[in-house]
Amino acid sequence: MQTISTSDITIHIRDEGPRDGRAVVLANSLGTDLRIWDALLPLLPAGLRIVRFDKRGHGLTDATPAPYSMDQLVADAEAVCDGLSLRDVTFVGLSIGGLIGQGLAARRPDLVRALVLMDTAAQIGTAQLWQDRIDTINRDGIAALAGPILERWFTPAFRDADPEFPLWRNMLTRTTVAGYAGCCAAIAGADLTESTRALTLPVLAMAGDQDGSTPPDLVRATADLCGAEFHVIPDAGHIPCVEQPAATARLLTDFLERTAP
Ligand SMILES: O=C(O)CCC(=O)CC(=O)O
Repeated sequence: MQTISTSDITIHIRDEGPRDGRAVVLANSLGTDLRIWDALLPLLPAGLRIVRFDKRGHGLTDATPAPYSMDQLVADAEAVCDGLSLRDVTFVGLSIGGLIGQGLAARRPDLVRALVLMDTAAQIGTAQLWQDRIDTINRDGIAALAGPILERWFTPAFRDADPEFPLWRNMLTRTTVAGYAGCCAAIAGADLTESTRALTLPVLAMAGDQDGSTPPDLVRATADLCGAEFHVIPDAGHIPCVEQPAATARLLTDFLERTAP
């Protein structure tokens, strides 16, 4: 197992591919861990150095008490990149992972050469929405919200027929309450509109056509903010790398080719 230690937590990472390969860092969404990228990785070009990590309170990474701030989550991602001495990173962020990517690109233009925003935005939801969610899971646990969350994550076809579906439910409900609530607080406090508008690096944005968490129009508005190209992925909800890995890989591969050093 691979780890990076910060001043307060041990972060679970997976660092694959040649050490001198082009660095691609993948940051996952709320209530998920680094396994969401499993189906995508074999479809990406050979020779990449691909680094994944479980964010604070998720997967095998330590959970500190809630609330967390977006600055804290960005600092964790920065610690992963600096701890591995990565440079010229293509940072791929899904949902809250995309907020982390926007924050890191603004803070460390020396580190991030290109950004992929997957089902994310410069601001997601309202403070009230996130506070309601925090209150519910603190009172009743994540399982109480699992039904509607999974309806936003995946299309009906996937939920009804895919044998993996119950495992994604397990991943969500086994997330620590501190980690889930902590990240809800970080999203609630994050309005990255101005810093994302100021980004000048190449940005690719995409969204599942049936994403119920960050719908295509919301993602498109953030793409427009920073001059990104934008694509809709058919037959996908909030997590296209799970539901449509081939379509996601095609967009990512094409972007990597066009932004090669
Ligand atoms: O997925 C995320 O990182 C946050 C967006 C969200 O609300 C996901 C969900 O619908 O639970």
